[in-house]
Amino acid sequence: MLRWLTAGESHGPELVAIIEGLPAGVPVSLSGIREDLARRRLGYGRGARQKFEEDELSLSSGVRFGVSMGSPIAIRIGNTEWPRWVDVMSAEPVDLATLPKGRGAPLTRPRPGHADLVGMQKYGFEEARNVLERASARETAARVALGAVARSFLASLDVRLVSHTVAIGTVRVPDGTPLPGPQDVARLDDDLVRCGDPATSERMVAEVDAAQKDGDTLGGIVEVLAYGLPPGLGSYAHWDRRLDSQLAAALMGIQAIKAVEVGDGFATATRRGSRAHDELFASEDGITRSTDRAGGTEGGMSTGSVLRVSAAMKPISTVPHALRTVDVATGGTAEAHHQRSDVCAVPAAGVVAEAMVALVLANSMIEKFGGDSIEETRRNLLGYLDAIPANLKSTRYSAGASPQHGE
Ligand SMILES: Cc1cc2nc3c(=O)[nH]c(=O)nc-3n(C[C@H](O)[C@H](O)[C@H](O)COP(=O)(O)O)c2cc1C
Ligand SMILES: C=C(O[C@@H]1CC(C(=O)O)=C[C@@H](OP(=O)(O)O)[C@H]1O)C(=O)O
Repeated sequence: MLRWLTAGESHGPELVAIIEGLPAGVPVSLSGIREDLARRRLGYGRGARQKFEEDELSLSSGVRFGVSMGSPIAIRIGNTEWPRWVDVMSAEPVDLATLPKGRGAPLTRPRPGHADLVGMQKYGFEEARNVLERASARETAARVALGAVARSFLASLDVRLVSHTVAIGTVRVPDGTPLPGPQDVARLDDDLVRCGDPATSERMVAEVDAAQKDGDTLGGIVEVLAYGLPPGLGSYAHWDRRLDSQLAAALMGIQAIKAVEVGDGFATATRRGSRAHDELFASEDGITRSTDRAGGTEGGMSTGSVLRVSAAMKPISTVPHALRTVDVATGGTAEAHHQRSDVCAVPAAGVVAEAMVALVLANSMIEKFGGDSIEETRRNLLGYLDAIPANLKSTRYSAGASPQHGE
């Protein structure tokens, strides 16, 4: 079993992430993790903080000479903003009267769409600082660092992940657009909004510009694909062992994600059965599916086809054209706190979603194939694939094969 945890506040000294249960021999490098952290910071529409904040990265355990040792891996990401927050976020008691006026002022005007008000009610805080520090999506940097480790493990087993932006606001990639494959990752990362279709990307950028001009914010949809999975990850035997339920929970666990689809998801519900499923055919390479409507899972298990999941993000909650709220210090109507924020963080959310999918898939691989070293895990995987009787074998999508959406 792969276990992982993150800790850290948005304006605290650092984020900390630990992952336990990874076999020995998996390549893990600071530069690899750093690259993923940089991908998360990018994306048209992100706010000022991403421009000046650097992710100060260190690996403090579990890795030697560029490979995992089988022991827990601990990653630290320093917040370069920390020097400005030393007093406001001090772990030691401070004299509140000495805190700086702006950053140190009590946040008594909870922001709609954020955890602020309910967090204050639930934990008994009189202002929102303690809530927003941990509810902030700054924490997703730690998840992306862990996801980079999980992705390297998956790559050692020939599984490759791709994430991309499918929609920003009302601008959406047209139906029938081919799915991006692993060969498209660099091109997607180079695109301003991580969208594979240049014409749609341009319209998305214009949509962000228009929202910013109006003092407004946007959400959208991201999709994650996994190529090279074996059939049989997850299980139909119990609800919490289903791969699709684990993926849904992992994606819903990202700040601001409000819906998850597996394969054609909601569209499937509108189709007749004859147009909703993926028919099976015999081919020279084994049993193959005519379409990929199900998104690579049947009965809560991976089918061996391309895994395809998407997540819908709500618009950024801190709207510059401030939303109405109540000042809990006075009981009067007020405008919600707003200092700075992203206009749209959908491209970054795609990178976070990819990390969460990587962590779920890595856990499923370890559950099924075990292994204390990556060689042992790989041997077990190949042995399992080899042992599937010839009449049951199905094609396994390799990196490079790139099917289209279902219909
Ligand atoms: C990558 C990423 C960046 C985000 N940046 C911001 C931001 O700058 N400002 C903001 O108000 N919300 C931002 N959010 C969203 C908030 O964290 C989120 O709306 C809030 O936690 C409440 O959402 P929830 O109800 O789903 O938890 C971001 C989310 C993600 C995934
Ligand atoms: C710091 C990050 O995102 C932050 C997520 C966030 C929120 O409310 O979720 C609000 C903003 O924080 P601040 O108010 O300090 O500018 C974003 O910058 C990050 O992604 O690294």
